Amino acid sequence: MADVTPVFERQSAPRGQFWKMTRLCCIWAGSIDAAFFVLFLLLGSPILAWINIISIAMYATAIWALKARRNRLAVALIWIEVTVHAALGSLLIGWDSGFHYFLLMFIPALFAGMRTTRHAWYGVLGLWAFYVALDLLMRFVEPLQPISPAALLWVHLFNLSVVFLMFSYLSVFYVGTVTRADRHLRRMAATDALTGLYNRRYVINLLERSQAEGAEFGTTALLLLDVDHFKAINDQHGHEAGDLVLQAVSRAIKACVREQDTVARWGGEEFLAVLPGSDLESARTIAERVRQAVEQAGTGLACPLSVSIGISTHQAGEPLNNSIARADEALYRGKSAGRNRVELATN
Ligand SMILES: Nc1nc2c(ncn2[C@@H]2O[C@H](COP(=O)(O)OP(=O)(O)OP(=O)(O)O)[C@@H](O)[C@H]2O)c(=O)[nH]1
Repeated sequence: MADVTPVFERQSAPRGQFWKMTRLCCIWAGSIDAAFFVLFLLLGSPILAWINIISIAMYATAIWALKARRNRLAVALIWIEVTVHAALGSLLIGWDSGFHYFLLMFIPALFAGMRTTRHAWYGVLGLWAFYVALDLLMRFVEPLQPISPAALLWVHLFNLSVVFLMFSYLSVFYVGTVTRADRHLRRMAATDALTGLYNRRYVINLLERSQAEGAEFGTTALLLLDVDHFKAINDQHGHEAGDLVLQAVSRAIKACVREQDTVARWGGEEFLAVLPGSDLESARTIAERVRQAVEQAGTGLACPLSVSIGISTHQAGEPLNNSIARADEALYRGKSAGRNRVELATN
């Protein structure tokens, strides 16, 4: 049966970031292994030194696999490298080498990379079993190629520090990814995709919130704008041309209002401008400016463009629907009187 999951749920945006971060971790880990190669040669542990060369080759292959979008291969290589390296490092120079700390890096990676949380839990369980088994084993066997206690301490501190650094990097990365995704979602939830203006839900929330917090600016004027004969524009020039007209109108409105004003697409070919601190008369001046700007807006279409505008003021404590309804009533008075007009609410 076809997968009917919505596309946006199937393709989680942070997943691309996850692979980017995995690639960076491979570069880091490969570089650390190169440092270890030199270190273990100097410490007289050639087996461990050459293990690090194999590790570098595995990370290089994983980086190539990630670039070639062979993510499964990359993940398999990383898992094999880290688990085998942790086991061999512990067996050869002892548990105190701290190579096992690197296994812990898989815990966040499993939850971020697995398809489901259940799979991630299985992975964590397997990882825990491996970690505990290695820990128990190392209590009974002596290191096969011990190094001096001082060198062991340095290897331990080095591994511990690298794991601290990598966890910090991962945390910064995840917090950054979540913050960016959250900001993006908030923006999408508040804006209209076609015009880039705020949407109806946002402006209602804004008005209700400012009402609840107490009117900071005294009266607030509401301008309800409707593009005249928009259906005819769509019918004569096509829906895409209609969309361009809506964008041109939204630009014209934005250009005429102040920074503290909010402009939203109210729906279809209707817009709402919220002008805090404006009374009916000053709102009329701004509306008149908007009306003229729309008339002069270059749409490239051989047809006149105009808007009708109804204005009301929103009084503190008044239900929002009432002030919108009064602006709507004024707007339709303007439509009936011939369009391309600014009308004030009468009550
Ligand atoms: N291109 C485009 N058209 C839209 C969009 N949203 C609504 N419309 C169209 O806007 C038109 C609105 O038409 P009407 O409500 O009849 O209003 P009008 O033709 O502007 O007439 P008056 O308001 O009386 O001047 C409809 O044809 C809708 O299909 C949109 O996002 N893009």
